[in-house]
Order: sequence, then structure tokens, then C-alpha cells
Amino acid sequence: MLTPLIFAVPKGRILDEALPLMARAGVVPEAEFHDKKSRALSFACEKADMRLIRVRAFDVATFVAHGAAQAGIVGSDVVEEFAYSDLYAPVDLDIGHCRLSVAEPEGHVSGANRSHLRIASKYPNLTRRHYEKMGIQAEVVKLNGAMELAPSLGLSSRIVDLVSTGRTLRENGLIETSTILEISARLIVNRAALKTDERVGALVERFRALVAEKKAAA
Ligand SMILES: Nc1ncnc2c1ncn2[C@@H]1O[C@H](COP(=O)(O)OP(=O)(O)OP(=O)(O)O)[C@@H](O)[C@H]1O
Ligand SMILES: O=P(O)(O)OC[C@H]1O[C@H](OP(=O)(O)OP(=O)(O)O)[C@H](O)[C@@H]1O
Repeated sequence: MLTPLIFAVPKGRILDEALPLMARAGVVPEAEFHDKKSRALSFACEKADMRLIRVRAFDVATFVAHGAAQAGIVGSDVVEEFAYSDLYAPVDLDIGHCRLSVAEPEGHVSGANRSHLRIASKYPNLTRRHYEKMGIQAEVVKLNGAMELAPSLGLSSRIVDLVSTGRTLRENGLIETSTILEISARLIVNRAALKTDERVGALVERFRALVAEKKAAA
């Protein structure tokens, strides 16, 4: 039998929007995948030659870039943060929309005319790149969540974080001062697998057709 194709998905908020699309593309995990009590991380699929793995968003990109998974779904924030050369993101799935923005404490918005800034973010590369373009050296304090706490506790003057409704910023006394990147979820594939495994190319075509269909119907 063929080695199963490994499809990686993030475990959190993208998943609810991704599952219906995946189902239409023929990626349907076994019932245990939906059991909140299950501690399993790898799941059989309706198609016998496919398995689904559920990992953290940043790790989806890592598994696919290294060829441990052949395909997956992840936000374009993650794709851009790593810029892995072996990872190809051929289809914008038009789900998981949000943005990566700079935010500062309300009432303490500082000018951009500083040569050095300390910024808290889960995205050190995107943050540095953004400020480099403006000739500013950004010292990034890497956090994995709750960035919004950093300015009030003196850890940084600004944060770079994901914004969707803006509620988290508001409730933590911060305002959005600029947008770095508009984000949506992407189908990602391993470049080598795309060349050597025809199932990967077929998946890309199925997702591409589904997105085109959805656009045409809108
Ligand atoms: N409001 C939002 N906040 C955070 N991420 C969002 C938001 N809206 C869409 N996204 C997208 O969802 C992705 C996170 O996906 P998800 O929550 O499924 O992953 P996760 O594995 O739970 O993440 P984590 O590593 O933070 O636990 C982000 O990378 C981003 O592309
Ligand atoms: O603009 P909003 O709609 O308020 O959404 C943005 C918030 O959502 C995300 O956090 P998440 O809930 O994923 O938790 P995290 O802090 O662990 O990343 C993100 O990091 C923001 O904190």
C-alpha cells in the first residue's frame, strides 16, 4: 500500500473554517478527531492513503517544510514569518482573515523617528523586517501569547500582534497604529513532495478549484 500522505492542520481557530473546505476536497478525518477528550495527534482519514496531524500553527509550517508532512493549512502570517524555501503556498483559501499590526498604549503613541525600538511579538522576523524598511533597528522580545501585557508592564514600548475584531487591543488599553500584513489561511505543500507525489498536485488542484467555485458564487 502507498505511504499515507500526511496533511497537517493547526489545532485552534482556523480549524472550524478549514474543516468544511477540507471535506469538500476529500480530506475527512475519522470521528476521533472531533472528540475533545482524545489526546491523539494523528488521525486516519476516509481515504486510506491519508492521515491528518493536528499541531500548533507554527509547527504546521515546520512539519511541511521538512517533508514530515506533505501538505497542510496555515495562516499566511506563519508562511511569511519563516520564509522556508522548501515550503510552497499555492492556494489562498480565503478563510482565517486577520491582520498583523503594530499597537501602542493609548495616550503614549510615540513617533517613528527613533533609531531603536523594543517590541514584543510572536513574529520576530516579520517585525524586524518591517522596521528595517524604515531604517529602524527593532529589538524584539519574543512572546508566545498575551503580548498585550508587555507595554503596561514595561517590557516593550509597542507590540506586533494579530488583530481581528480589535477587541483584545481595546480591552488592554492599546491602539492599532499601523498594519504590517493582511492575513488569510493558505494551503501549503512541501516542494519536493509536489514534484514526486502526484497526490500532492491533485490536492492543490482540488483546493484551487473549490476556492474558484466559492469566488464565482459570491
Ligand atoms: N483573531 C485571530 N487571532 C489569532 N489568529 C487568527 C485570528 N484570526 C485568524 N487567525 C489565524 O489563525 C492562526 C492561528 O491558528 P490556530 O488558532 O488554529 O492555531 P494554534 O495552533 O491554535 O495557534 P497557537 O500556536 O497560537 O496555539 C494565525 O496564525 C492566523 O493566521
Ligand atoms: O482582535 P481580536 O478579535 O481581539 O483578536 C486578536 C487576539 O486573538 C489572538 O489571540 P489568541 O486568542 O489566539 O490567543 P494568544 O494570545 O494565545 O495568541 C491574538 O494574539 C490577539 O490577542
